[in-house]
Amino acid sequence: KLPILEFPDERLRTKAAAVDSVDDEVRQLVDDMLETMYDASGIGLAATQVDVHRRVIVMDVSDNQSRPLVLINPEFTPLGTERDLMSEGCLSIPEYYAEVPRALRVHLKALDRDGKPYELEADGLLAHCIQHEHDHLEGVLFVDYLSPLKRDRILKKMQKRHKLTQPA
Ligand SMILES: O=C(O)C[C@@H](Cc1ccccc1)[C@H](O)SCc1ccccc1
Ligand SMILES: [Zn+2]
Repeated sequence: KLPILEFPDERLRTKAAAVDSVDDEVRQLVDDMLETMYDASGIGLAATQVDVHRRVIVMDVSDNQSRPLVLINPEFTPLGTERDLMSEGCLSIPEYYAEVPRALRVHLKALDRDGKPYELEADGLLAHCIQHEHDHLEGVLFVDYLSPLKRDRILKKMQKRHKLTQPA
């Protein structure tokens, strides 16, 4: 299992670099990320969140952790202009949820764990997850879409939380 960085850790703001070749080291990272995501009951995890700054995302939106998806060097384009509000959480910002507007449907292009290119069209939760995780690779967190007031409130609470977990 890999440790998950928590907001406001500055490393979460790092822009991830493209993967040159999908080799065994990348596949090991993917396996470690899937184990970490399932253990944290997440439905998505970006390499940025485990302090690895490469363009690797894993996700599984199935209801029984049976459909892992691997997105290496992902690119997506919104389909249509319809937006959809959804309450989002983040494994890097535990216990906070906020409504974030996202494109309703997206077209995704990525490489799979064997480095093979694939494409898919997604809507609903999968579309939200793709956009949420892609943001992580750009150093963007869902709190960035909130008003400064709301973001500050979360920041204050997270800083207090970290004080409790750090030695006095
Ligand atoms: O990237 C993460 O931190 C995991 C996110 C992924 C996600 C956020 C919002 C919308 C879709 C996916 C989640 O916190 S994983 C926890 C979770 C589980 C089910 C539904 C929403 C959030
Ligand atoms: Zn997240």
